[in-house]
Amino acid sequence: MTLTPVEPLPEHEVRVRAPGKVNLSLRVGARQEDGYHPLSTVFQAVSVYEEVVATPSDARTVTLSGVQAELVPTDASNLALRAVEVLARHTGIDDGVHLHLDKGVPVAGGMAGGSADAAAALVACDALWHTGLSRPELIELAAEVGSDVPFILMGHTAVGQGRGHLLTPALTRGEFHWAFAVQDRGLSTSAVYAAFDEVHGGSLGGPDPELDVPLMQALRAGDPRALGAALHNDLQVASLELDPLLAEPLTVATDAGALGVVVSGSGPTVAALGRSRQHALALAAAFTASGVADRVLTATGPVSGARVLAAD
Ligand SMILES: C[C@](O)(CO)[C@H](O)COP(=O)(O)OP(=O)(O)OC[C@H]1O[C@@H](n2ccc(N)nc2=O)[C@H](O)[C@@H]1O
Ligand SMILES: Nc1ncnc2c1ncn2[C@@H]1O[C@H](COP(=O)(O)OP(=O)(O)OP(=O)(O)O)[C@@H](O)[C@H]1O
Repeated sequence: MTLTPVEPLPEHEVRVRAPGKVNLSLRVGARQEDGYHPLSTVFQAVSVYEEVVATPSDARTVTLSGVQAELVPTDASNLALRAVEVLARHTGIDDGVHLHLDKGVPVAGGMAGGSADAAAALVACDALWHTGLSRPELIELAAEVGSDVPFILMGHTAVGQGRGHLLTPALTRGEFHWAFAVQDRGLSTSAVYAAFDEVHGGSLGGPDPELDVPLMQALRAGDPRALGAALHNDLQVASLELDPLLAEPLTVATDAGALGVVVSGSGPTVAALGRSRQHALALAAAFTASGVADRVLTATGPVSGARVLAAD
């Protein structure tokens, strides 16, 4: 009998897509001893995406494409590689992987682009390595990588407490339509929190989720007008202090009839809520025409969290 040599399995790859986010409400308490601030926030995942392709490799490496890709580090400080390290340490898996990150979410824009890469890397390597971890276990690991990473795994709309990592899904109805004014200049998240501390000193109590009852009702009712009126961001004053030009897109969107307008997370991206898809396009056109944004995006929310698109 002659034996036919078995062909090695073809190299496989896993492709994952992860969304950016906007904080519909961001309420911040006094800085704690660990340097973090207690939050009560309502996240919404929006249809602006990072795409990550993971391929087996000898080492752990990353390459990038997409808008502002040149601003992102490719060394071990890359959030996607940090996520791989956390997963490898937790599972004891020693394999290499190559990650290609195609960036669609603004870099250092307050929309959690780096967190989306990290969430996508966790999902991709979990699939590649067949770790058998459950979603809740992955979400727990995600919190070790960054405060926003658990939400990007979960997606849709959720209330975040603690550092923003303790999540409760929120009931919502329908779709909301957004226009985003994006800047080439980024803002450092920790610098914005430090500026927030300068303004408030130690004078704050804990963040009060009760203040978001009208916002949660607006989400349940699918009422964009009520949602627009309830948008809120405690970090906005600090972002404006570090980047006073942000007042311009806020004014432009208000004048163009936005239902609500808010700095996204730590900024500098400004999010404007439209009455409809058509109106969100009109708000984006107003940003462009007035020259107050380096780029504009339109998106809908809520959308799913990080998920595998294809594996072969
Ligand atoms: C502004 C938000 O995007 C709102 O969702 C987040 O709070 C920031 O989340 P993130 O970028 O994932 O933040 P991390 O990577 O965990 O932390 C970056 C820095 O932000 C500050 N930070 C973050 C979260 C938090 N609850 N309090 C903080 O003070 C800390 O200075 C920290 O060193
Ligand atoms: N994969 C990555 N993508 C983007 N930035 C990364 C990545 N890895 C590390 N970074 C670094 O993290 C910084 C913040 O990037 P990111 O795009 O996540 O900001 P952000 O959207 O403001 O974050 P957040 O909304 O979570 O506060 C960048 O300036 C960059 O140096």
